Amino acid sequence: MRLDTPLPDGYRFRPLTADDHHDVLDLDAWAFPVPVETEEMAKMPSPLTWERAVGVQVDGDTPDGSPLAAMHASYPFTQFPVPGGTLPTAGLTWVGVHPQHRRRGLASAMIDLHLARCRERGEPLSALYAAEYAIYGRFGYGRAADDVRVTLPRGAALRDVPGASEHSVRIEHANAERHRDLVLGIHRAAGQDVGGLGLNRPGWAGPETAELQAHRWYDPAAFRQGFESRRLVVVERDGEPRGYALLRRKLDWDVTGPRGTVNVAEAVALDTASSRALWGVLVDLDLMSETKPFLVAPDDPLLSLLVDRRGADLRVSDNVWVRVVDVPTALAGRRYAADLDVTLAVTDTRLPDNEGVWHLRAEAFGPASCTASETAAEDADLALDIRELGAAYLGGTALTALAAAGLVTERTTGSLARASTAFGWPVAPMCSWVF
Ligand SMILES: CC(=O)SCCNC(=O)CCNC(=O)[C@H](O)C(C)(C)COP(=O)(O)OP(=O)(O)OC[C@H]1O[C@@H](n2cnc3c(N)ncnc32)[C@H](O)[C@@H]1OP(=O)(O)O
Repeated sequence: MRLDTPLPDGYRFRPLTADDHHDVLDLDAWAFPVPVETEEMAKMPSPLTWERAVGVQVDGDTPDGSPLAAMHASYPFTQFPVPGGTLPTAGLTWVGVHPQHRRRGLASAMIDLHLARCRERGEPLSALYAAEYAIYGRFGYGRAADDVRVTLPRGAALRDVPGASEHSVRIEHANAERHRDLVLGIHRAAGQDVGGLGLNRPGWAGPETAELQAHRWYDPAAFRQGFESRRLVVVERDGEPRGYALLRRKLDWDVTGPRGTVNVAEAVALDTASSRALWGVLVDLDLMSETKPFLVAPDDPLLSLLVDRRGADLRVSDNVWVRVVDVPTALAGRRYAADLDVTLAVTDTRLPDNEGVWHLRAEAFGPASCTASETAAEDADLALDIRELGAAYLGGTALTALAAAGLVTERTTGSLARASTAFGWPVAPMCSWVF
């Protein structure tokens, strides 16, 4: 493992292993305060892929004996969905710096190491969820997807959909042995062929590793914040599961009666009828007054099924961020929504191999190629930084919108509109779970 990226004096990188579990949790709790003791946290199976976890060790003694100043890790998404395909992608995660050691450049050094290791491993992309919006742009990550957060009142009216009433419903305790394959199967199928269009949903990563799976199904009371254990709703048609939701309820009593809340961690359905059947159950659970799905795709059928969308208190939030680590491999590795022949002048202060002019050619929904171009940077059709390339990469952020904000420059008239159309994708990108 290469650990040769420079760090400020007094710190050094070191590999982390499962033996560091306790120290890692202690550091993580410094970075992300939680009301749960480390001993309790340690019972939870770690989601980390240890050979991709790196610590920053403090030289010498530390006041409370905590040896780690910082850490980061990544998940190996071997099949991260990009428009029209998949690419190996490093899901950057668990980036944390002890408050005692913050703002000394430790995170910057960790990200430089992470990007160098992505290139070494042949991962042309890195993706992440940002804890705070302002952190990752400087490292070349762009906001590549949005999701919406809604609060659905009890009994929210939903438009009728033919076939919805032909579904039967199962409501059960969520159980890894019984339900893991069902959940994985529907999740995968829903991302690969969205609404029968024959197109995938970019960003729709699956929990690919055994560690992520084990972590996902662990459900200790200490982490439930007063909610019940995890439950599963399955809608079936002709005996076949067509959608599921993972949820928890919490019952509070007001002077005027029950005021329960349903938190839906994930709701996935294979078509509009099964989606209607599923949401019909989720908005009408007894004693509950509101239903809160966590992450909803901006084009999820739910938003068009709602008769009164304003009543759902809709908010937009950033979902996954993408960092293009290897420009030619990443650009040739996705499909485009229109024919394209364009030169892009790309700047990248952290990964100089990405800098230069790239010639991108693609057939609509067909193969693409990307090669280094002899064109001078000032003569390229479009100029943009690697951060904007990451923002546009999954098809969820229009190049025209970035140009309107002064972040993309058009040098050849018409190239912006053409490239913006081609970089778009008919299905909104989104990831359904936070990694
Ligand atoms: C993918 C994920 O894992 S997301 C999780 C990120 N982690 C957290 O939010 C946990 C709490 N926060 C932390 O652990 C740390 O403050 C971190 C990781 C966000 C930053 O670590 P640091 O070592 O302090 O960052 P570092 O010193 O390298 O700062 C680099 C630059 O980013 C800026 N920066 C760092 N954190 C933030 C922030 N939260 N908001 C805005 N700017 C920030 C710094 O000001 C600095 O700017 P400069 O280059 O203009 O001087």
